[in-house]
Amino acid sequence: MSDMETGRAPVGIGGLGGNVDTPHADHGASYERIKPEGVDTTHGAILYLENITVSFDGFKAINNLNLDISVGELRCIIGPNGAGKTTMMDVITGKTRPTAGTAFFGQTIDLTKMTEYEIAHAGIGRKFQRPTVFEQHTVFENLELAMKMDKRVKTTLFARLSSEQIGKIEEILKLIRLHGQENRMAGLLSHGQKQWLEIGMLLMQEPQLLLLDEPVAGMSDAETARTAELLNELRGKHSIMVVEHDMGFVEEIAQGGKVTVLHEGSVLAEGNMQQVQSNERVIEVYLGR
Ligand SMILES: Nc1ncnc2c1ncn2[C@@H]1O[C@H](COP(=O)(O)OP(=O)(O)OP(=O)(O)O)[C@@H](O)[C@H]1O
Repeated sequence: MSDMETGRAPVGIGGLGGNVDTPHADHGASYERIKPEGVDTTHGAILYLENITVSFDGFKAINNLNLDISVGELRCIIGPNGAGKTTMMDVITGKTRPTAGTAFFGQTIDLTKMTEYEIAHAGIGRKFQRPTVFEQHTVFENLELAMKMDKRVKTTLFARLSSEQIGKIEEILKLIRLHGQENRMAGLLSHGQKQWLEIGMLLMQEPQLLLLDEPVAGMSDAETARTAELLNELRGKHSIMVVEHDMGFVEEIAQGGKVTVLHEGSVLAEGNMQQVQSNERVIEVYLGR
C-alpha cells in the first residue's frame, strides 16, 4: 500500500511570498534535460535492481526481482494488487531494506546502504498517491519552498529569488498546467491540480530519477488526459518510473517504451504495451479476457 509521507524534510514556514519581485516576468530560463550529476550512468542505466527479495515474516512481498531503468526512460509498472509495486519503490527509496539482493543508483551508489534522506538527497524523488502540498501557501510559494528545501541550492528560506530561479519556477508552472494560477492557495486547487503541483515541487529539486505511485488515482478523465500530456513532455528529460492501474493512461504514456508487469513480487513480463497486453500470463493474472 502506498504511504502518505513525502520524504521531504519538514520546514517551519510562514510569511513567505514577499521575496518575489516579478513572478510573471520571462527571464528566459529554459527547462532542459536533467543531466545526471554525481551518478555514474556510463553504462546507460540509472537504476539496477538485482535479485531483490523482501520478506515480511517469511512472506516474500518481493521475490528475486530484477529490473533496470535507462537514463531518460519513462517506465510503466503494472500488476495486480499486492504484486509488490509499492514495496519495490520502498526499497528504491530506502524505506524498506531488502532481505537479499542489490539496488544501485547508477554504477556505484548502493541504495541498500543509505538512509531515506540520503537517497532523496542523491536525486531520487518520490511522489506518493496522496498529494501533500502546503495548502496554506500559494502555488508559487509551494514551488519556491521546494526549491529552497533542495540542499544543493545555496539559499535561505527568506532570500530573494534570483531571476534565474524565478524563470525556473515559471517554466515548471507552465509544464504543470498551473500558469496563471500561481497566486492561488494550494488548498483551493482541485485534486488533479494538487497532484500536478506536487510533481512540480519534485521537479524543482531536479531529481535524477522520479518515482510516481498511481499519479492519476482519483483524477477526472480530463485531468488524467492532461497528466498523460505532462508525462509525455517529461519523456527523455528525466528518468521516470510510474506505477499505475489505469490502463488507458498507461497506454497513453507507454508509447513504444517498456512496460513491466509485476506479479507475486517478480517480473512476470516486460515489453512494449502491445507485447504485454497480448501476453497470455498477463491476461490471466491481471488484464483479464
Ligand atoms: N509492512 C508489511 N508487512 C507485511 N506485509 C506487507 C507489508 N507491506 C506490504 N506487505 C504485503 O506485501 C505484498 C505486496 O504489497 P505492495 O503494497 O507492495 O503491493 P502493490 O503491488 O503496491 O499493491 P497495490 O496495487 O494494491 O498498491 C502484499 O501482499 C502486502 O500485503
